[in-house]
Amino acid sequence: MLAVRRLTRYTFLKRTHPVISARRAYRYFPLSFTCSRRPPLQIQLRSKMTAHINHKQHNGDQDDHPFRRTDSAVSIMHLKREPFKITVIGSGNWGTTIAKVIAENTALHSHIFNPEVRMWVFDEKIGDENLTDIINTRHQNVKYLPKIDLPHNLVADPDLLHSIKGADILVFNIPHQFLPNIVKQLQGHVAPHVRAISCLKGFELGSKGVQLLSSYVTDELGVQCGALSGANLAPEVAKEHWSETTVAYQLPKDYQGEGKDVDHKILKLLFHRPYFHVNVIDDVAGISIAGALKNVVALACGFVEGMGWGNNASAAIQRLGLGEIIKFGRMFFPESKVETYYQESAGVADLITTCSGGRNVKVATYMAKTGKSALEAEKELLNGQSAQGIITCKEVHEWLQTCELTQEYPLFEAVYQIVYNNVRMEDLPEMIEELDIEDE
Ligand SMILES: NC(=O)C1=CN([C@@H]2O[C@H](COP(=O)(O)OP(=O)(O)OC[C@H]3O[C@@H](n4cnc5c(N)ncnc54)[C@H](O)[C@@H]3O)[C@@H](O)[C@H]2O)C=CC1
Ligand SMILES: O=C(CO)COP(=O)(O)O
Repeated sequence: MLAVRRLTRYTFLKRTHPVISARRAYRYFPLSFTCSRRPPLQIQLRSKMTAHINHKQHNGDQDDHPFRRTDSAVSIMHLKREPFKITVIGSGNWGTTIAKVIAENTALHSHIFNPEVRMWVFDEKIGDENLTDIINTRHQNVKYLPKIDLPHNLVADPDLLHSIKGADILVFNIPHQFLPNIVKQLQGHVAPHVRAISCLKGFELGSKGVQLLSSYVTDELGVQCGALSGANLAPEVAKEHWSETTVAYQLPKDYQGEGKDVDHKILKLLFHRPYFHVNVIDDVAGISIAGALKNVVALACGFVEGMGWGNNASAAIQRLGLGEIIKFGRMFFPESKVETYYQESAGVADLITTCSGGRNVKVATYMAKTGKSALEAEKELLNGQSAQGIITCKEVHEWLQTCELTQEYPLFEAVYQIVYNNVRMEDLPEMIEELDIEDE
């Protein structure tokens, strides 16, 4: 019976989306949408589309996506508590973009979320104005996300503790080197019922060894924390160019139940947009490892680009990099799933997009062309933004050195040696060569 329902859905979607796959068709609509007591699927879809077109004509809506996956989930969602209040901690390139995504959704689903979204800003002067004031009056983050209009229900707040007051969901989104200091300031101010999502890419290296940033947040603040990671160059998402992402979250032991607590449905409603398709899974470790380590691989691709070695060399680096990412996950985070790396946006798709056009690749290309250091290149190119691979390759090196395993990860190690020890980029192919000839 289930198979028949899926087939019907697929057949219908095939007419409107000629290139859709059966797997995609199934993912487009949750099963609850086709409950047998409801009218037949095609009638539901037609009336939904008519309602949508009427809504568009009435409201002059510019959005021309006929299918809103979230709408079907919203219609069956009854909250048994006050709407969730959201704070985004961070207002950089990705921080502001994700805050925009969230504020669009909280405005749309005001019976689930408090429409006002707070965004903590590490304040700074732009000319003689505070960035916070500019965001709140002109509704643009002129430094970190210029020329993008932000929703008016997104409120910038320079006071960290004030910004999280009353928040039920904290979305962390800052360069990961600043996380320990932020978490320290938050300690003692976050109630245990609060839930969190980390959009950061990197690791925390401390007394517990190499740690996921979500686990670090949980350990330091005592709140359940998931992650969001995907093939998501912020400027493209901010312009509402279609992309996908992965959210991973595990229900905590004190989960309060559906309609009362954060779960996969709530997270989908919070992050999913017609231009930003969300898949929610459990594998927090898998998506976090992939997100952190692809930045190291992207530096190597930048060296290749800067040296003018071409696409074949870049593909070789990405192949080797993916292998080391998976090996790192299996070795140090055995709870992560190998399929996450190739099935999810957070896996190989993020590797490809970052190695094509991310900030890490730009910084490394510039290093190769100018001979400047990574930090000089970051400063000159990024206007205050961060290329996280520079710090991550050091964290990875230090951890592997502690474990006496640097030789098992030749690409990660080569990147570290080039960035920190002035090893020549020309030596990269030799450093990563897989020798299978044994010396006599
Ligand atoms: N930008 C992108 O395309 C994407 C970024 N990410 C990840 O998201 C995280 C955040 O990245 P972005 O928002 O792009 O940041 P960013 O690279 O734009 O960094 C600038 C931000 O850092 C803040 N900052 C500077 N000094 C600070 C301090 N001492 N304490 C706290 N904040 C300080 C600035 O005020 C600004 O908000 C990173 O881990 C990144 O890897 C993930 C996906 C896409
Ligand atoms: O994580 C990213 C894309 O998903 C952004 O990568 P960069 O930081 O290299 O721009």
